[in-house]
This record gives sequence, C-alpha cells and structure tokens, in this order.
Amino acid sequence: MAILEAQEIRKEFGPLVAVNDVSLSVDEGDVLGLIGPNGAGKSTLLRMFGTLLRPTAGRAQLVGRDLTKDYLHIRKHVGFLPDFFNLYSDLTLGECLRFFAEAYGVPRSAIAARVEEVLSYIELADKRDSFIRHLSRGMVQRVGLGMLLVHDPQLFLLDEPASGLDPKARIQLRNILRKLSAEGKTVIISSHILTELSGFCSHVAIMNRGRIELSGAVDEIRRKVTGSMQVEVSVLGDPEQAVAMIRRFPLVSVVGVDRATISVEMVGGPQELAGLNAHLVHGGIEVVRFAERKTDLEDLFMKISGDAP
Ligand SMILES: Nc1ncnc2c1ncn2[C@@H]1O[C@H](COP(=O)(O)OP(=O)(O)OP(=O)(O)O)[C@@H](O)[C@H]1O
Repeated sequence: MAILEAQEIRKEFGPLVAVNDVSLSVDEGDVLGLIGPNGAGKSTLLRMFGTLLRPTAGRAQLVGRDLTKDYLHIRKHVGFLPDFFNLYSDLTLGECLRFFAEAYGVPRSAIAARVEEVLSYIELADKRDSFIRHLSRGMVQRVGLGMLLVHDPQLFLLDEPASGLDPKARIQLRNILRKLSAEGKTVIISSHILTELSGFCSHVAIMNRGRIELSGAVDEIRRKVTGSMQVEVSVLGDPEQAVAMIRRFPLVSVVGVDRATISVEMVGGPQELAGLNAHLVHGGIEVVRFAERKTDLEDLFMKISGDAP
C-alpha cells in the first residue's frame, strides 16, 4: 500500500525550478534511495514532504493525508531529519530524547522506557548522561535518528544523514539504517554518494536538475538498464555437467564458475528464470541454491552513467 504518493509536485524559487513536476510512489516497507548530484533538488523535495516547504504546484498524499491540508497530522506520523539540524547543546542525551518524546506527545508513563529503548537502538546507551555538546558529529547524527525514533513514525525522511561523517561513523550509521530496513520500516534517504545507499535500499530514484530520471525497484532498474538478470546457481559436486546444460539454454551465458557456484547472465524475467531452474533439475542436476544476485547499486549507477551520452 502506498504511504507516499506525489503527483507532479513542483517547487519554484523565483525563476529557478528546484523540483520539476515530480511524481513518485512509495509503498509501506520500501527503502527508497534518492540519489542525485548537489543541487538536483533532493533536499527541496524532502523538505516539501516534511511539510517545511509549500509546493508551488502539484499534490501529494503522505500516510493517507493531503500534504498541504493535513500537514499537522503528517508531522505527527512522518519523521523528517533535515541535512542540518540543531540540538540543545546543554542538555544531556537522555534529556534531549525525553524532550522530543514529550514534544511528540508520547504518553508520560511510556517515555522513560521509550528513551532507553532508543538509546540502545542508536548504540549510545553509555552516553545517556553526556552533554550533547560533548558528542562527536557521528553520534549527533545518530541522535538525530533517535529523535525520530522516539515517536516511531510511519515514514522516515532522511536528508543526507551520512554527509560529513568519517568512515567509522558512516559504518555505525549504516548499521542502524540496515536495522530500520530489516524491520520493514519505510524510509526515503537521500545521498549524492551511492555507496552509502548500497546494500539496504529496495528502491531507487535518480534525480537530476529537479526531475526524477529513473525510479523503481533496484533489481527491476537493473533489468531495464542492462536487459539481463544475474543468477547464481550452486550445485552438488562437479559443476561441469550443469555448466554444459546452462550453456544449451537459450539467452543464457555463463560468466564464471567458482567451485560449485556458477554465475549466469540471462535475458528475460521470472518466467525464464523458473525455466532454467526446471531445466537443470529435470536434467538430473542436484541444485542446492538458485538465486538472482542482488544488484549492487554502484554497479548499476556506473552502468547508467556509462550509457549516458
Ligand atoms: N530557499 C531557497 N531559495 C532559493 N533557491 C533555493 C532554495 N533552496 C534551494 N534552492 C535551490 O534549489 C536547487 C535545488 O537545491 P536542493 O538543496 O534541493 O538540492 P540537493 O539535491 O538537495 O543538493 P545538495 O546535495 O547540495 O543539498 C539549487 O539550485 C538550490 O540553490
């Protein structure tokens, strides 16, 4: 079910069109990576969804409500983390999260437990009594996520949360984002660095000069761009016979064999995939694993930019 549905949403700043009639649909449980260079319009789009900017034109529904009419409801149920934010530096981390829990109307009796839960979720339980001003930038970004988590929003909007972080802090943040994704939370996360999003986005939207140029499920986009699927087949024993059989199957090429795992590239869709599997099994091959290889976002992006004029 769509949790966000935008139709031709647009934002002009004087003569500049920052977001140019963007239509986008995000289903519950999707993790959408919004990728694009600086100035593409990612922040402007997220700020509109976060109800901080009013669209010049177009319509959007978030969590089932109209973006401009029901913005108070949307603010309650959508967690927006802007690219820059300030926290009260002379509060402790525990006090800071309590403050946000109160502001979001978490029932008083539930606040203490909720704050503890969030502290351990963002892996900062040992910093509970540290002042915000003593936390590193990486920790502050995790506190940013924490202030959204205290009210358990239905949709997370994260604007370049990893920007300016050192490698270790990026990995720590990434672990938390992976947790969100694994728990089936709905997230839109922007970045101009692809590797930041690799591995946990189910969907991707590529934005450039105010427009979404390409969007969809990561694997679908790969198929669209390359016209093929990559499959890994593991068999019991010597793979030679299986390799020979795969080679005889139409529209398939074997791209590599590593011990008992055969990497295959094939043109087509799920139907052809099922056909190849049946072909092997009926041919007496003991198939241990047969899976479409998950697309690496970076390979995909290279392919897209490589094919660009
Ligand atoms: N309040 C504003 N007034 C005027 N122009 C603006 C305003 N906010 C953004 N812009 C312009 O809109 C365009 C899109 O900016 P936006 O910040 O949305 O891009 P972005 O993809 O988020 O880039 P970045 O990664 O640099 O944040 C840019 O040309 C920017 O200068």
